[in-house]
Parts: sequence; structure tokens; C-alpha cells
Amino acid sequence: MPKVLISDKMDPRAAAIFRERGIEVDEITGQTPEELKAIIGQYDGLAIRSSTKVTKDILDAATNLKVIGRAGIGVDNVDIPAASAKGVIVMNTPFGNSITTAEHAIALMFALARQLPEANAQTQQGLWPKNGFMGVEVTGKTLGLIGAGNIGSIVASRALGLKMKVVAFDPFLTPERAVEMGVEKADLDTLLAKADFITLHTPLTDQTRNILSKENLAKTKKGVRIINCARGGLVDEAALKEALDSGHVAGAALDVFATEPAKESPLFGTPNFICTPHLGASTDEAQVNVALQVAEQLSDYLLDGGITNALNVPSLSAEEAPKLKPYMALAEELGSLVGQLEGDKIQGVSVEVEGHAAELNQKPITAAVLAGLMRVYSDTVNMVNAPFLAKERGLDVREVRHDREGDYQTLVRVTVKTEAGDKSVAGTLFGNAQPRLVELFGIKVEADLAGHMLYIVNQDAPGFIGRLGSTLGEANVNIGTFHLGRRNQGGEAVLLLSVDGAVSEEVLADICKLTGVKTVKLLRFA
Ligand SMILES: NC(=O)c1ccc[n+]([C@@H]2O[C@H](COP(=O)([O-])OP(=O)(O)OC[C@H]3O[C@@H](n4cnc5c(N)ncnc54)[C@H](O)[C@@H]3O)[C@@H](O)[C@H]2O)c1
Ligand SMILES: O=C(O)CC[C@@H](O)C(=O)O
Repeated sequence: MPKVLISDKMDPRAAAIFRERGIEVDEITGQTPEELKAIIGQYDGLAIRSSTKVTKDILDAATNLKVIGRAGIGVDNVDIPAASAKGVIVMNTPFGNSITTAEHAIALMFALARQLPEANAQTQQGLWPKNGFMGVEVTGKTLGLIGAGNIGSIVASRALGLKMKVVAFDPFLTPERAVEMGVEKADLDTLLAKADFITLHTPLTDQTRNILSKENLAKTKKGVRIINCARGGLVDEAALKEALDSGHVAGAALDVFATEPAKESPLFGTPNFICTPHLGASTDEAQVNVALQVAEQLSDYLLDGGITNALNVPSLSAEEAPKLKPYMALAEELGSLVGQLEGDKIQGVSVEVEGHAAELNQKPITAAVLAGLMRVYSDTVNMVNAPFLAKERGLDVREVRHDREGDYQTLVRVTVKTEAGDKSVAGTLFGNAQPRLVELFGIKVEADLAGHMLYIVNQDAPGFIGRLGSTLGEANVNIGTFHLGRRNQGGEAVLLLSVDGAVSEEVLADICKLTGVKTVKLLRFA
């Protein structure tokens, strides 16, 4: 039974789902990194929000971990490259808290426009400050939207409902989508010059870090109000403090800070500055959404191999997973075969699919080929880290999908590029389920790739099989299955034999000495 750890505070429905689906679950929150490190090795899955920092150090201790699920959007608390290198899938729940976060941005915009927190505080102090809080309307004002993805587009729709104009800066926003959203697409400088309010909705990347820098803040309209419910680090906090103090920026609301938890900040106490402690996603509705979603996603993967919302591996729906499973087994066997036969000589890999295979999602098939191929180098390779390892080794990976009708109803072909030329193996599924090799380096040969196998290339000649049988028999090596193919009569022949156990170096050397033998190799399949 797979075991999952919930290490951040999460709606109890997440644990209930794991249990209902037959997964053992522990809920242990508030651990130090050392405490987490001590127990993480027991778990197949880890469900987190933003408090748990999944560092390389934690991942190194996570010897059984297969999947991390973030109940939320941002995954900056997970070392994704380290997870990928370990073959651990990282998933998030990209839509469950979008409305809630967009509403928080709108709430902060109104709080700034009418100085609600300070007016509330002074009223409750008995000051009745009727003349101290002259606000501004949002109607007719321009909202500058930096980042027009899930949350940004919801904010835009709400702002349009409030009769605001919306100007959006997002390099990935197409003109068609901008029209559909009812916003004006602009470059950053135009947005900065036009906006009465600016709201940020991008991830924190090298391009977005300090996107509201001192220089860019200086380009904004005097009296602008700024809202950040996305990620700390998008706004230069020191420059914002200066701009608030000088009155150039009339107000700023931050839900997120460059360092969190933000226990101190030069911004604290600044007039017209308001903040919340990363509450963007904190509503009952959003927390139920993300908890349910993360539990279902982790369960799908751990129980059926379904992959949804993964950030480091192609998605694979729970409906696709059972159809793809035998193909992935076939792909892994073909990858393993070429990996064992050609190993270091491989410079590039092409994965072709035809027939029924061409109707499927090819990415997982390719990833499985690479996993089989790269396993020659490491036992810990799986379809998550194999594409990264292949890239690290500089392998050129290509995918080809054929519409043509071939000899087989379904076929996966793996061709590796070597200095000696391209070499190709192909396989099919018997009865839609049973992987079977059908071609090996241009020679038709039918074989199940399983257990210990002997690969022999020899000159086709009478008497060879008898001599080989005797050599193996004398060495007490039992032959399970025997598959033979040849290019033409008297030409090069290929033999694939399954044998009951490993064959010693001495026996391999004896086979090498048999007349006509060109190559002998012991192969190992799962
Ligand atoms: N405060 C919270 O509690 C909270 C809750 C949920 C999400 N978030 C954060 O909100 C942010 C947005 O989330 P989302 O779901 O809308 O993400 P998203 O991926 O749907 O949208 C992000 C948008 O930013 C755009 N973008 C990327 N680089 C850009 C750049 N250099 N300049 C301008 N735009 C750029 C992308 O094209 C994309 O459209 C994320 O950082 C997320 O982590 C915060
Ligand atoms: O879990 C939270 O409270 C914050 C979530 C938010 O930052 C996100 O990126 O989804």
C-alpha cells in the first residue's frame, strides 16, 4: 500500500481521500528540515502547501519518494531540478485557488482606494476621523495588469465589471486573447505610464524579479497604487518604500514578500502601505479545492500511473494511463535493448509510432524509451529523470508519428544514431497487451524481452545451432526460449535466447570461439 505524508496544514478532506482510495496517510505538520529528513524515506508521496521546503537535501533522503503534490500554484518551495534528477514527479493544482487569489487582489485594490485598514484602526481607537480619509473611485480608472494568465485574467474580468479599463503586459498574451479578455495589450513602459492601479500576477523568474524596480517605479504615473498578490521579489521593496515616502506611489498592498515569513520590513508602518501574510489563497473554497485536487492527483499517480498537472513530466490522464501502460513497457524494453547493445556509441534517438500507437500521447512512450536506454547507466533512472539525463548526455531525441498502414496494427520503432550509422529495433503488442520485439537491426525476429537473454550475431551456416546448444548444455545453462532471424540465407543471422540465469564470462568466451560467431552479449531485462 503506498504511503503519503501531508506535511503542511491542509483541509482534512485530503487525508480522507487518500484513505478512501486505499493509501496510508500521515499528517505531520510544522516539522524542521531535520525532522522531515528523518522520516521522508518512508513515503511514496508528499503533499505540501508553501511551508515545507523540499530542498535537494530532503530529496536525497527521500529514497522511496515518487511524487510531490503542491496544493496550490507556486512551486518555488520545491527544488524541481533536484526532484527531476531523482525521478520524482512534481505536480501542482493550477486552478483551485485562482478565483480566491484574484478576489484578494481586488479586495486589496479597494482597501487601497479607500484606505480601509487605517480608517478602521482609527475609528476603533475612538478618533472618528471623518475628514482624514479621502479616497478615489475605481470606476473609469486604468488597471495595469502585469501577467495575464489564470489569475490575471480573472482579475481583468472583475476589473472590467467594475467599469475599469485594463491594460495588460504579458509577453505570452496573444492579440486575439487580449481581445477576448477585453484588455489592451501593451508593453511594460506603456502600462507603467497609463495605470492608476498596477497589479502583479506573474511567477517569480529571472525576467520578472524586480519587474517593479526603482527605475520602473519612476516610470509610473504619480499617485499610482500597487498590488502584489503573486510572489515576493517582483517589487523592489526598498524602492517601493522610497516611492511611498516621496508620495509618488499613493499606496501599496503586498500579500507576498521577498522573504517570508516577513516578520520585519522597512515597509511596516509606512503610511498608505497595507499588507497581508500571504493570504491570497486562504478561503474555505480554495483550500477545499486544492486539497481535494492534490489528493486525487497523487492517488491517481500512485495507484494507476495517471499524471495530471505535472511540471517535470508530460501529463497522462487516468483514462490514458491503462492504454499507454503496455506501450510504455514495450518502449522501455526497446530502449533497454538498444541501450545494452549500443550504449556509449549512441548519439541520438528517434522514436517512431505507427498504427494504434500513433493515436496515443507519444511523450510518455518516448520517456519510457529513454528510461530503458539510460538505465544502462543507472538503476535509479525512470521516465521522469530519463529525458533530463538524455539531455545532459547531449542525446538528440526526436519523435515521429506515422499515419501510414504498416505490417503491424501497432508499432513502436526506436532508431539510434551511432558513428557506424543508424540502428533500429521495433516492437508491437500482441493481443493489445503483450510487448513483442519484431525487428532487430534490420532483421525480422520475434521475441519477448524478459529476464536473462543471450544476443548472438553469427554467419548463417548449418550446424551452428547444434554447436551452440552443446556449449550451453555442457555449461549447464538451460535455454528457455529461442528466437532466430537472418538477413538472407547464408548471411548474417541473429539469435536471441532466453536463459535461466546469468551466463559466466567463460561460457560467453566459449560461444565467441564457435565458428561463424561475430558478436555475443548477455542482456538483462526486467
Ligand atoms: N498570494 C497567493 O497566495 C497566491 C495564490 C495563487 C497563486 N499565486 C501566484 O500568482 C502568480 C500567478 O499565478 P497564475 O495561476 O495566474 O499563473 P499563470 O502561469 O497562469 O500566469 C502567469 C502569467 O505570467 C506571465 N508572465 C511570465 N513571464 C512574464 C513576464 N516576464 N512579464 C509579464 N508576464 C509574464 C505568463 O505568460 C502567464 O500568463 C504565481 O506567481 C503564483 O504563484 C499567489
Ligand atoms: O498555500 C498557500 O497558502 C499559498 C498558495 C499560493 O502561494 C500559490 O502559489 O498557490
